[in-house]
Amino acid sequence: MIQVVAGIIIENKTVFIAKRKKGNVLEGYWEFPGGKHEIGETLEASLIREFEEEFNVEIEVLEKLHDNIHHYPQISIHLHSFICKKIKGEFQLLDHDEVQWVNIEELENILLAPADIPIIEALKKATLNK
Ligand SMILES: Nc1nc2c([nH]c(=O)n2[C@@H]2O[C@H](COP(=O)(O)OP(=O)(O)OP(=O)(O)O)[C@@H](O)[C@H]2O)c(=O)[nH]1
Repeated sequence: MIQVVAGIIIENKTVFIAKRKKGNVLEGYWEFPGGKHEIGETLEASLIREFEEEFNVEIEVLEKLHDNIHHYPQISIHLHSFICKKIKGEFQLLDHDEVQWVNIEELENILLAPADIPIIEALKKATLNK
């Protein structure tokens, strides 16, 4: 089982998602950016590092949103998602094919990585009264 972190950034009621690059596992699927947790790092530090590596932005990790385990045919992942905020820089496309901001209600019409599906419900609940 690998530990994976994913960051949810919400601005103007839309959420930031990125399309996995051709040649990567789950090519063409959209994801909440992040990556593998590395030993010796906190989950939050992994997420901050991934956003810097993949988009050249600095984020602040605000709160845990959800965590779930998903079994892919080749690998099982424990996915930890966090609500984050961009605090510095403009998103640069360094490791994805595309990015977009989508309304939370529209997320279910997007081809998201299968492990990310439970995050949609958690996100809807978390933002219901905001
Ligand atoms: N970053 C990210 N990975 C996800 C999500 N959902 C999901 O199933 N994954 C899976 O989690 C695993 C790790 O993600 P990754 O490939 O982005 O990790 P990484 O940036 O550290 O990869 P690297 O080994 O190429 O440096 C992959 O198998 C990926 O398919 C998601 O929302 N965000």
